Amino acid sequence: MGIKHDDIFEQQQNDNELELTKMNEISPYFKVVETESRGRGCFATKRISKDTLVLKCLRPLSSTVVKPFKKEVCQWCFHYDRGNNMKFKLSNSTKGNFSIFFCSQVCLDEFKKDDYQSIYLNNLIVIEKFFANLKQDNNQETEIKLTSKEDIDNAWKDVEIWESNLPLKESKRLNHLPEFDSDDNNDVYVELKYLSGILFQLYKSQILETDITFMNLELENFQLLQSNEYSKCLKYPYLLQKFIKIYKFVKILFPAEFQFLVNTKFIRSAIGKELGNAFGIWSKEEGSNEFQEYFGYSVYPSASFFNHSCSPNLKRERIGNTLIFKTITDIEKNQELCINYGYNLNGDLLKRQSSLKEWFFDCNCNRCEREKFGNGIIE
Ligand SMILES: C[S@@+](CC[C@H](N)C(=O)[O-])C[C@H]1O[C@@H](n2cnc3c(N)ncnc32)[C@H](O)[C@@H]1O
Repeated sequence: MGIKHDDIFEQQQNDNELELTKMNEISPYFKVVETESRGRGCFATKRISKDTLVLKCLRPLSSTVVKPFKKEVCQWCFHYDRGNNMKFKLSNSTKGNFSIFFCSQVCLDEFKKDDYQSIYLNNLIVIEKFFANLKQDNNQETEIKLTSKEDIDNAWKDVEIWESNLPLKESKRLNHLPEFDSDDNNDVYVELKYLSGILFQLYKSQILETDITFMNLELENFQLLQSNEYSKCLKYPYLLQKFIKIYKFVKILFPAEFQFLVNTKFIRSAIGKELGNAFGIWSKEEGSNEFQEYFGYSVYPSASFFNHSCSPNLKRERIGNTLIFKTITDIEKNQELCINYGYNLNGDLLKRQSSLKEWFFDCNCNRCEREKFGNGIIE
């Protein structure tokens, strides 16, 4: 006997309630609520005074450092020491002379404590080794045109066919890897390290009885994040080719332990979630006048329900690998808590809106709405 429509409806309602419960375990200061025009947002559950810490994310679910800084930025806490190489490292003797770098024994030990059976370290080293000597870009890649979501889905269907034809023998599977070149040292390399962290945490949560409640909550919130895969690929079609390469790499070279989690649906959504929700790791913090260098990005799902505002009432601060969010004004009950996604807020409406296009939305924060009406852009 099939499932009745009412049962499905009830199931959906239970799922929605569960989702809301999870999202509302994030902080006692706000609840996550669906808005009319900007998806979900965080709304104050009570009056909050200026300088209150409303959210502390102890550490990212996953993070990734760009290749040029792989020795100069601590893999655990993102410490940077004016371009000096980090002094502590972890290597894998069976995989040649490749290492992951840390600023201190404390950070190295924290990494090791988290790394069940060195699975994560070994996978990161596989990535390092693979990307150590890529040949020069031969610019042979054909430009693809994507006009609809269906084009993207069809490309992924081809990947599923590729996957179903993969030989079982490991050595033979290697022949099915796509070509990578030095151009992939940037986006493909960082994305693979990010995926490695996500898959590792998921794997660990499924095989170990873990008492790290905050990580489990982060994983549950990760499932609820919005994906920007379609909008990003439609704007930059070449990215789809990169994502497919990434998938094939994960399928063939990531450890056997992760493979029960690896399918096109999951990897597409993990990549898509990073595209709209990751926080950049910068050498200096927001608002600093010093030159900022970009080290990579990290994902803190519980901090991903804050919408952007061009007159934010929250400030984000990174302390090592911990992110904290503090109010910068007094906030009334039911007011939305918003951050600046990292743009210069001094520009006029059009300038601000065009820089926010990278995030694939037209900003409708209170300030923009006011200025749109004021400028007569909206009748
Ligand atoms: C990090 S998520 C924030 C949470 C998101 N609203 C959700 O439901 O998952 C970023 C996305 O939220 C939406 N968003 C955030 N700030 C916005 C704003 N000021 N105006 C319109 N949409 C906004 C955009 O879709 C953006 O890609």
